[in-house]
Amino acid sequence: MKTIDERFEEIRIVPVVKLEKAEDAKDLAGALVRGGIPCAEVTFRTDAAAEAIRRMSESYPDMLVGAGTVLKTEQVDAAIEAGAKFIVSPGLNPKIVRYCQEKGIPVYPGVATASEIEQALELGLSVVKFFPAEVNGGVKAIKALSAPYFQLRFMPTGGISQENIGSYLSCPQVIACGGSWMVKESLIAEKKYDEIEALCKEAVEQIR
Ligand SMILES: O=C(O)C(=O)C[C@H](O)[C@H](O)COP(=O)(O)O
Repeated sequence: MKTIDERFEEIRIVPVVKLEKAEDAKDLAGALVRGGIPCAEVTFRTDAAAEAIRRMSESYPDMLVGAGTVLKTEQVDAAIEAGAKFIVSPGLNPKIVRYCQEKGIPVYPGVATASEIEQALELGLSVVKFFPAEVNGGVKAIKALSAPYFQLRFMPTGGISQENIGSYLSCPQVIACGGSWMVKESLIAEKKYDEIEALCKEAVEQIR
């Protein structure tokens, strides 16, 4: 079986989703799958997150569904219970990282500095999120940080778009990019699933 890292390397784009209503989860997952991006990071920024993870995973068992904006251990528990396959957080909280490691679920905490990277290495991580990517120097920063920390790989997120994703993915240190441009809240609220599917297809075409 493939590891979660290997699945990210294959899919290369991680839609970062904020869902107000768990009822929208199945249709959204369908649009992502049809659009060629069978993956979602469902953020714990709404109360619907765990139920949305459950519905996506049940409707599309082959989809790679995980939890984002995970700030508390209770959210790790809720995410695992709902079927999440990975955990993402905006920053590096050693307590959350260790808890995920104990539970055996892959975790991708956000880092933006050399010191945070050293903490991540200390915790035994080999892939981290780089967040917020664009305002922290984007591709240039990843290249600079990769010089001393050549063993580490990144999942940049924050400010990534159809326009700049190509340059991020051309870095050998980048396994996948996270982004919300194809799953904007307004598109979900207006149930524009065809448009979401089309945006996914455009993104897939762009990185091919
Ligand atoms: O809080 C987290 O765990 C996150 O995952 C934050 C998100 O990655 C970004 O908010 C997405 O950034 P945009 O693509 O620029 O909208």
